[in-house]
Amino acid sequence: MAKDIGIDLGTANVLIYVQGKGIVLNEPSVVAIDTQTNKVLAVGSEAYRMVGRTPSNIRAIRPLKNGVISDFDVTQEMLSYFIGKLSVKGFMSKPNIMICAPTNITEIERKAIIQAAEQSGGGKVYLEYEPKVAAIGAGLDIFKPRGSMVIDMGGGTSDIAILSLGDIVASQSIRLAGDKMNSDIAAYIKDKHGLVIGEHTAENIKMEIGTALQVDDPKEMDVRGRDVASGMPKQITVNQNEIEEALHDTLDQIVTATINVLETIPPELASDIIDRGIVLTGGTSLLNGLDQLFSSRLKVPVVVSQDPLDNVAKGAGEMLERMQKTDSKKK
Ligand SMILES: Nc1ncnc2c1ncn2[C@@H]1O[C@H](COP(=O)(O)OP(=O)(O)OP(=O)(O)O)[C@@H](O)[C@H]1O
Repeated sequence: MAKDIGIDLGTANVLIYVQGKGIVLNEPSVVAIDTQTNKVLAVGSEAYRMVGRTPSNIRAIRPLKNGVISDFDVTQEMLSYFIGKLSVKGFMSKPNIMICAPTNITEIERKAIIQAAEQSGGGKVYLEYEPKVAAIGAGLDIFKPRGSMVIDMGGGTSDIAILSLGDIVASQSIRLAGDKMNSDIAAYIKDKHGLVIGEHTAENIKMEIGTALQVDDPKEMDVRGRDVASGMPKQITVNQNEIEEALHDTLDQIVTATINVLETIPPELASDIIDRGIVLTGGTSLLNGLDQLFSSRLKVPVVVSQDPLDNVAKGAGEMLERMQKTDSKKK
């Protein structure tokens, strides 16, 4: 029997939630392609290990950029591979799919995502906006007549949304999130230390010593790369406060976008947000000190959800279950 699945088709990771099983797949959104034959060589974790280490005839690409599909054919191949992997495990054939997208996608992008899921072996395909689904996955009851606020920060996009009565009342999606932070770190290290580092190294630095606030006793980390001047391998040491400096402008822009959204809402909803606070979800919400940065700038309570990387996939599964219950009540 076909089971329903929720898919978080993210810029950085694809997560699949199966009813009754929980999250059954969690892999990077990367595909390795042979540039001579155009054949897909590896998908997901296996392809991710190739990023920055490929010979000239292999290209490891991310088919989604900034939260939207930049390469439709490769996205479809990636989705088919992941859905196929579940069928092999005996989970399902032709499942109904709830797939999630940022709030600012165009109608063409919306159709492209639905089409990719249908052609990848889906039954009925539904598309829902990420912050709504993330809020449900984070355990917020968005269906009551009161305001809830969520900021979903992933790899490509930060989605800021205020929800009430099951819908988005105000939102903004900006293409600034974890990926931009990785490039900020790489640019900073090149400028300040004359060292060229790869995408993986920048991401490791962010995860190990990344911080949204200056700290009194900064941790240090050794970083290896290529010396800009000599072209030779070189090792340097960076500390936490340097990474805060690298991330400062991007974080400031995300906070400013949040303030702009708050400024558009009616006073009753604003009062609900003061009472109930803001929930941060998505992988980037795990950045050290980010909740404190938001609460000090916005003067409202801010918490990071539980398992922020899983919220969208889990919320998508829960939404499908909710829709089925409503459908069976109608019958
Ligand atoms: N501990 C951590 N500290 C800082 N950033 C982290 C941490 N863990 C994961 N991230 C970042 O979270 C991002 C991935 O988050 P997530 O899986 O929620 O995004 P996504 O859903 O794939 O992206 P999008 O929603 O933009 O399509 C990556 O940029 C990753 O570097």
